[in-house]
Amino acid sequence: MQSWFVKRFLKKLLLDVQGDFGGFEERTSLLHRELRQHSRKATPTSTMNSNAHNSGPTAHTSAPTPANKSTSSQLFTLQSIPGQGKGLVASRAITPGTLLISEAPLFAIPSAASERDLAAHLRTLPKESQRAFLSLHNSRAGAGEPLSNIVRTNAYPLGPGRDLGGIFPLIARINHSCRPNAQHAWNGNDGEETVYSVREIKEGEQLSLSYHEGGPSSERRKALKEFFGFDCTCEMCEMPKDQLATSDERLRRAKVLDKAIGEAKRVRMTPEDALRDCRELVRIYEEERIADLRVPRLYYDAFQICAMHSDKARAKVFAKRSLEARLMCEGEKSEEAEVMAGLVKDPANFENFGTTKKWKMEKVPVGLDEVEFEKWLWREM
Ligand SMILES: C[S@@+](CC[C@H](N)C(=O)[O-])C[C@H]1O[C@@H](n2cnc3c(N)ncnc32)[C@H](O)[C@@H]1O
Repeated sequence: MQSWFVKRFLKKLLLDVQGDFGGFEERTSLLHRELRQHSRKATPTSTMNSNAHNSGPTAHTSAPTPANKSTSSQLFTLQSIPGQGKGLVASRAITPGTLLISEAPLFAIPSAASERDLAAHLRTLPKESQRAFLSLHNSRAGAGEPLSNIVRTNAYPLGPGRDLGGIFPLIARINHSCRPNAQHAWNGNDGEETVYSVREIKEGEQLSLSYHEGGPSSERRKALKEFFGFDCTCEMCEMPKDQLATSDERLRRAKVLDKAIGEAKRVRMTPEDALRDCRELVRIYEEERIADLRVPRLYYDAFQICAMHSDKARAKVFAKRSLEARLMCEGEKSEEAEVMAGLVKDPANFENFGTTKKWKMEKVPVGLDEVEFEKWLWREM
């Protein structure tokens, strides 16, 4: 999203604390990087993607479709949202894991493209596409470089860590929430950006994505203002003071836990501490109703902790939970989900499986009720 340009900037600032592309796409955890090593590289499917790296903005070769054909248009409508410009609003109740939008980019563009590059490129597009682009919101209107600023306001990266952004006219209408009900992802196989619901969405509720991940409200609001140019008025930031204070406290703790879980040495030496932190973080996510990509990543961390110490039984359960959460966020075609499915099949496929034999266990115990099972799973009994 607009985060694309901003993320490049954030990357410089936050490399040491946020992983390799900054912000939402990447997780701090050393552990997470290991999954990324597992996943095969995204394969660009259009000449747009492969060309654009070398020769500036390049048009998508297929006809640009501002309102994409694979979009379930009955699910939402474009409406005015007080204080937020336009936004997409659910026209009926939507269940979690529903594909809301799958949209090809109007065009793709490397982040280094200049205002001149953009102008030249825009002239090559059909009038309809030019209009679609120029009608998008500019968060820095009047500050010069209008085309670049429209891109900055609306572009999404074409995959994590990629220095190439896409303009998706419909997805660009989705506003930010600090507690988003949808998740976007680049589907490199189809050359489309997808948006899936990650929670129950009520009729009349706005669809939302997160432009910036996590942290207590003061940090979130500061970053959104600084890098995205707006004062966040999402339902979370607008909560009554006492509720916001409780939420802030949890999210502060979540940051501490997330960092601790990512410490590889600790995972090797005292895995029981790392697993306990995962458990606490799962609870915080549940309390905070966080259901986006943070959830599959967290279960993947729990998977790795168990796999590293030869606990195939628990590793399998965590791999399954990670896979289910990933599928809800990104759908069946997710490359990360494909990798995860392989680990569900056999956790020993994980490259660090069996680093120690400390927790060696093959079989999930049978006959436990739900509470007992959770206790077993998190090694609380
Ligand atoms: C990509 S656009 C989203 C669609 C936009 N509202 C429109 O009218 O096209 C991003 C802009 O929407 C507005 N916006 C998005 N989320 C917001 C939020 N949580 N609070 C306030 N404004 C928001 C800001 O003006 C931001 O620069």
